[in-house]
Amino acid sequence: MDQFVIQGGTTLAGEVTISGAKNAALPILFAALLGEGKSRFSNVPHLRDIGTTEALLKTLGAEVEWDGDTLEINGATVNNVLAPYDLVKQMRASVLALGPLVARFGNAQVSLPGGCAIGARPVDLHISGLEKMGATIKVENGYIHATTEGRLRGAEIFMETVSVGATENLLMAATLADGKTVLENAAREPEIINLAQCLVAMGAKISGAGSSRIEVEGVEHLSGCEHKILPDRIETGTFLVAAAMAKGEVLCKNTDYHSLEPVLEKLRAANAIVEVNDDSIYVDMRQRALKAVNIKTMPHPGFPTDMQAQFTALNVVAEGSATITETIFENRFMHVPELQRMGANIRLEGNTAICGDTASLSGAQVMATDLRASASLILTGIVATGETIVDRIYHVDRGYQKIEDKLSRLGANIKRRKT
Ligand SMILES: CC(=O)N[C@H]1[C@@H](OP(=O)(O)OP(=O)(O)OC[C@H]2O[C@@H](n3ccc(=O)[nH]c3=O)[C@H](O)[C@@H]2O)O[C@H](CO)[C@@H](O)[C@@H]1O
Ligand SMILES: C=C(OP(=O)(O)O)C(=O)O
Repeated sequence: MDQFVIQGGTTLAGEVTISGAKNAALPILFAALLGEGKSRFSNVPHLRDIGTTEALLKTLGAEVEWDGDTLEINGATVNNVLAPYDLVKQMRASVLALGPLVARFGNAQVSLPGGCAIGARPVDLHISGLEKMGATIKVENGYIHATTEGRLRGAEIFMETVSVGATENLLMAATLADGKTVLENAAREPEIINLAQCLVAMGAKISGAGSSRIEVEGVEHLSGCEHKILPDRIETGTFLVAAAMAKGEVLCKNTDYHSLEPVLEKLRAANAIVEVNDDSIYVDMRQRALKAVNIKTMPHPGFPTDMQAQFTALNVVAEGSATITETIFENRFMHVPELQRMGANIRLEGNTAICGDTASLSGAQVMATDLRASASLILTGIVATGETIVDRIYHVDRGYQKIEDKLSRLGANIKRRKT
């Protein structure tokens, strides 16, 4: 298992190129299962989760070919509808195969993804939405078995919780349903808009993506398409926070500030200079006092839960006290005990972390428990004194493309070590 070894106390300065978004690429690669031809996706990040998706698509019969950051997927060769546990357990987003498979083939068997470190993460909304569209669903032996006689039927679906994954699964399924589907209380994330743009390029009829009401007029067939994955707003936010914590200055290139407004607002409140351009964001924290900021996670356009751990780390380094309240996942504070091991003054009360002034941070051996928790430990290691060792960095590799190379180029002293 690989580790990161970080010698702390460096600042960060320079430019970093942001990769394509994991959370847009995953649903979009599964959308290729809907098309009866070849789809070409550009700006695809090189990540462990993308490798897992590639393996799953190949298991389902799709031909998959890389050319740099472009991935070509042939939906015409798909001939299997079973997504096995061995692959699904590695990545929860595998459940996004369910909607496309049942919509196109009338049959899908997808392993239940199970819980993960940040929470139970049920898929009841995915299942009940497909049932409203006429699918018969049985959950047996750890698998979701979905079947339908003929095509799925358009339906009015109200999702009682705002769910990114359920919105994506049902949106994909609705594109091939017979008639009109309305998704109410839909998630409004930029990644949903990017998915809808891809589906429209395949021939789908969709309006309202990015709002809480999405309408889909089903069509009989979808083709392949050409589509670009949008930049990763969470990777961008992670580098901006890293620069602020290290009192440096960093330009994030190939990104989009529109999707990051709630994060940029909090960075400004933390006293950072933030400048935005068409496709870049610059943060400058040199000779400035970093101030702790209150955060409450919410569905988009609120503050993203995927930036919560990084801002917890920022508050540890900042002056003053502030609270971080997590409202999306019930167990997303696994980084807190690890940060405490480095000297962080944080107290947990229910779903709130209370961050006080921290006297000093010293390097320690810490354990990554999930993707964003790992990022917060790396960022803290960069500003702590001495050596930090971050264990179980396979979590980081799920969602950050070569984070150690990108941080090293900015001046961090971080190395990957095989153990
Ligand atoms: C691959 C991907 O895009 N992952 C993102 C996606 O995860 P994911 O799509 O899994 O997250 P959801 O938006 O579905 O989860 C939001 C909340 O809804 C609950 N829920 C969800 C589905 C369901 O059927 N029933 C139910 O109760 C979840 O337990 C959670 O409490 O959105 C999350 C919330 O922004 C992000 O943190 C993840 O990075
Ligand atoms: C929680 C995350 O991802 P996933 O839904 O893939 O676990 C994340 O990207 O922070």
